[in-house]
Amino acid sequence: MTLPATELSAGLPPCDFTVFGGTGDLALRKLLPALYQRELEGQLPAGTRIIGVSRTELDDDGYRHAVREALHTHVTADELDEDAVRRLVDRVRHLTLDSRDPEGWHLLHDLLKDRPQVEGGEEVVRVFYLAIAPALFGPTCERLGAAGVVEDSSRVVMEKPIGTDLESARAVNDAVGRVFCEQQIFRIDHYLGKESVQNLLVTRFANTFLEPLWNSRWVDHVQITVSETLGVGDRGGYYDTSGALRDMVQNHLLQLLCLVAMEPPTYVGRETVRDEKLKVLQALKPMSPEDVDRSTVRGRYTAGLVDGAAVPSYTDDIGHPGSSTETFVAVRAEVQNWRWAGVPFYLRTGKRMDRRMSEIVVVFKEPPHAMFPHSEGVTSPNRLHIQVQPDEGMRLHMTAKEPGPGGIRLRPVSLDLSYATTFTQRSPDAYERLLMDVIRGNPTLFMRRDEVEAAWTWVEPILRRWQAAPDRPKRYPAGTSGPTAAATLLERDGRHWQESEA
Ligand SMILES: NC(=O)C1=CN([C@@H]2O[C@H](COP(=O)(O)OP(=O)(O)OC[C@H]3O[C@@H](n4cnc5c(N)ncnc54)[C@H](OP(=O)(O)O)[C@@H]3O)[C@@H](O)[C@H]2O)C=CC1
Ligand SMILES: O=C1O[C@H](COP(=O)(O)O)[C@@H](O)[C@H](O)[C@H]1O
Repeated sequence: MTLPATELSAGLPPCDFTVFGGTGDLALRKLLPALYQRELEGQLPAGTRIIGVSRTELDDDGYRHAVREALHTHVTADELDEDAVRRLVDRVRHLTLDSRDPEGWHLLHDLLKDRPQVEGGEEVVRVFYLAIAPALFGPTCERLGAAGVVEDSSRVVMEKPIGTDLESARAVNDAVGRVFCEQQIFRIDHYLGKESVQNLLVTRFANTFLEPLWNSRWVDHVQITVSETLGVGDRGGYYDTSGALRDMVQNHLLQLLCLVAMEPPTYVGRETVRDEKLKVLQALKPMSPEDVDRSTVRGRYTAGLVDGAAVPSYTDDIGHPGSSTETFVAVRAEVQNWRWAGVPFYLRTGKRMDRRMSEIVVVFKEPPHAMFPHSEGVTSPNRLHIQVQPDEGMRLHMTAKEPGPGGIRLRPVSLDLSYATTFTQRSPDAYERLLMDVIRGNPTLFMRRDEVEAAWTWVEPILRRWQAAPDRPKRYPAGTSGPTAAATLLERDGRHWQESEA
């Protein structure tokens, strides 16, 4: 059977997309809906197949049924097109296989080998997506290698967490690296796939007005907040061994920090951006135990009200009263280089907070000279708010004169860019962009091994100190902006968190 190529997917190779953990939450809630959206827009290359792998005894029809259900649950009604659902479901297969079991891999070998020919006889790229527990990454890759299914053009995609500290991250990277070379490995940080995060690079480097100001001469400090209203959901088992530092700071928040702080690469290419991000991670000031005590806050939510609904405490949520895991972190970081010397980067993230909001705020210095000493009204330093989610956009806060015939009355005003009102296109989910990049073979928005390990190198002294220090996480009621100690962290420096209007 020969399959026709569609116009939008022209130039892209057909893929065999094997999803280990194909019946799991990530696959059914995120990956398949993302592939569906690309199907809807005709971007999935002709001949592409999606092979879900799990231990569950399921035939192709059973899995197709599960995928169809997942699409009806996770795709909004106005984006659900039954024709596109059918086209995607037709691509789907299921294979019952245990990653730990050396038996049965010939079934995957045969499935990948015996496939319909694609028009033009193009090579089919094999993508192996590891949507399974990290402990299975190494064994799965080993079995893939032994089964002889890894070709030079094959790719492997790994989800975070990659390790729980530097040593275990190295072990995972070594195990995967024994079968795939670094160019074949795509480590997902889904924050890098968010539209607003990619736009950060464009804002900084496709405009000229910011760059002269983007340094310690004009920037007072930077704040990066990722606050969630959600708790740990069904992932309590994983989360309780992880905590907010490993779950969010080691990856998403440090990646955001890198994009704010990095130098302009010569061009945006597969290694150039990652080279610059690595330099930022390597320039992060290492923390001594005293620095950890002074510059970090860890918190944990107690029972409270989120979006008007009563929610239990973290320990009740996970049913583990003795837990010492943190659900909130605030950190004062410093980037020790020419551009950022002396500029604090304050990071905070937490679960069950007062609102869902991810934002970067660049706070500029006060004007060097007060020109309007007798003016009335309020002034505040210029600030650039980059709203990552929800309501993606940017807001530049400045000071203006309020119209009037009298004296000069100053007032804070803002220049606003809202994605929703400026662009007609929908913002794709991060996974849509990242999965297409895997198919295109473009690793720019994926984490390289050295980045992951440099991030762990910076995080590890914090983990070690927290493990050694006797004090438990500070309490904060669910539905608030975190423990008061997080506010104190900035107040000590004469600053405060910039809370955007909800
Ligand atoms: N869910 C999310 O939003 C996110 C998840 N992640 C990461 O993605 C990975 C998967 O998470 P999630 O989908 O939530 O987990 P789930 O527990 O929902 O799913 C796990 C999947 O792996 C399969 N599986 C388990 N053991 C084996 C095995 N030995 N051999 C083959 N398949 C196996 C399960 O099927 P079966 O039991 O039938 O074998 C199931 O399909 C984890 O590493 C997680 O940390 C990362 C970011 C977000
Ligand atoms: O990686 C993770 O991210 C989510 C938050 O992602 P977002 O895109 O909804 O902001 C977080 O809930 C989860 O704990 C973490 O593992």
